[in-house]
Order: sequence, then structure tokens, then C-alpha cells
Amino acid sequence: MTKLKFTKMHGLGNDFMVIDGINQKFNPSTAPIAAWAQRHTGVGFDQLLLIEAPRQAEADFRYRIFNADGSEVEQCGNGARCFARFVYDKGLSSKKQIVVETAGGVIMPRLNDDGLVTVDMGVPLLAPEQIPFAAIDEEDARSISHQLVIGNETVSVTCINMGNPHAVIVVEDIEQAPVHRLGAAIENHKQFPQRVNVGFMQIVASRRIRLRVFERGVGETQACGTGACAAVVAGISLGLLGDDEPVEVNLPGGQLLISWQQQPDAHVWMTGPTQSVFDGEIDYL
Ligand SMILES: N[C@@H](CCC[C@H](N)C(=O)O)C(=O)O
Repeated sequence: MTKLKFTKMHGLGNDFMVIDGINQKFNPSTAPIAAWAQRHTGVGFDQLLLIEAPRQAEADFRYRIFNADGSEVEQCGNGARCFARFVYDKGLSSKKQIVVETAGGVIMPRLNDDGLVTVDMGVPLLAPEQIPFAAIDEEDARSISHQLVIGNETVSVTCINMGNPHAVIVVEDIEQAPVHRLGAAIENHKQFPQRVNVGFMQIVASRRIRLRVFERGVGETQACGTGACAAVVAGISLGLLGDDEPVEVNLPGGQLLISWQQQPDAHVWMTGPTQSVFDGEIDYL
């Protein structure tokens, strides 16, 4: 039995177990991660974030992400900010802007002088095959919104890939949104072959939304960074939000600022806080 060092961090209450996999040996596997994620018997977290050496010469680090159910996923926005804070604070890098390789593409987090972190989250993808989403026919494939049948209900979803898959639903009142009633059914809907994160968005003004996200492999979280990016891209694409100024995204855990201009190849930018909670050690075989 060896001891594995970790740091507990969060971004707006979306919480993480962060592991330096460069200076200690850690081979991630589902069972220990799912056990450590448990809130009563483990460390308790939404995602485990693993820092590794990059595979591509142009990147500073490789960033791997595991959901609370132990599944490895492609991207995590709140985690990206915590990742950048961790590698700087722990002396793994002296750079305030880093290039990070993920399974969902290259992202570039930057530590700002005001303590916030801004991340270039890359280009959002909207085509069904890029989500991935199985459209029912060609007309459905061309549409920005898709009618999803769940039991005897039909829900209109806009699908965005931010490195990871998101389905965004516009609701009138965020407090009454069917996050728990429909979240898991949409996450596991047969038209999403890799499952999906489900965002419920209330438009408050042309540059302000409220958002709750039922995350794939976790359930509802306090905040979801990629979910915030996806919601803003969906809102702008649907003509419900403007793209001339950053959009304030108000999540249960706090606020993110998201910018995207509706042009081919435009990147999404996310700005928000990070917080370290404690350092710990855990037994590891
Ligand atoms: N909390 C995250 C997203 C984490 C991954 C997601 N649950 C998935 O399965 O894709 C964020 O801040 O983006």
C-alpha cells in the first residue's frame, strides 16, 4: 500500500480531487475512482483531475478527467481553471498561460492578475455527428433544435460539443426546471450514443442566463464550465442571446463569464474563479 497525494479543489462548487501524475505513479481505474468520489465514505468529488506529461511537443501538460462514476471523459471547464491554478501553485509550471492537451482538444488556460482564470475552450461543434447525436432524418440533422421523445413527453434540445457532449433545453423558470425528472433519461437517451450532459437554461436578458446542469456520470452539480459554454453557444445560435459582449452565466454555485462570436472557427472563452480546499493523502494499492 502506498500513499497518493492529492488536492481537493473546486470551481463554483463543482469539486475535484486533483492528482499530480507526473511526480507520483497513478494508473487510473474505475473502481477506486468511484469509491473515492463517494461523499460519505470517500474524498467526495464530481470529477478526478489527473495531471500527466504531454504527448504532443507543443503542449505543457496532458489533462485527464474522470467523472464520479469512474468514466473517463474528454473535457471539464471548471476543472481546467483548477488545473492551471494547481500546476502554478505547486510549482509544476512557472507560466501563467499554459497549453493543455485533453481528449476533447487543446485548451489554453491563463491566470489573470485579479485571481480569476480565463480559458480558451476551443471551437464549439454543432453538427449531429460531432456531438454525437443520432438525428432521425436529414431535416432533423440540419436543424439547430431537435425534438427528443422521452416517454410521453417531447423536449426541444440544442446539441453542442465543447470537447464533451451537451444538450441544452430552454426553460421559463429555472427553479421549476425538470432537472431530476428528465436529467437521467436525457443523459441516457438512445439518440446520444456516448450519453450527454444536460443543461437547463433560463434566458434572463440578452447577456444573462441562469443555468442548471445534470452532468453525465455525476448528476446535478453546482456548476459546469463546459455546460456554461454550451448554453451560451446554444442561446446565441437560437437568437436568444447577443454575441457582442460576454454573457453572465448564473449557476447554483456562482457566476461564469462566457464569450463567443457567432462566426466559423470562433473560440469560446470562459472566465471564473478557482479554490483550493485542502491537501490530503489516500491509501493506494
Ligand atoms: N464539470 C465539468 C464537466 C465534467 C465532465 C462531464 N460530466 C462529462 O461527462 O462530459 C465542467 O465544468 O465542464
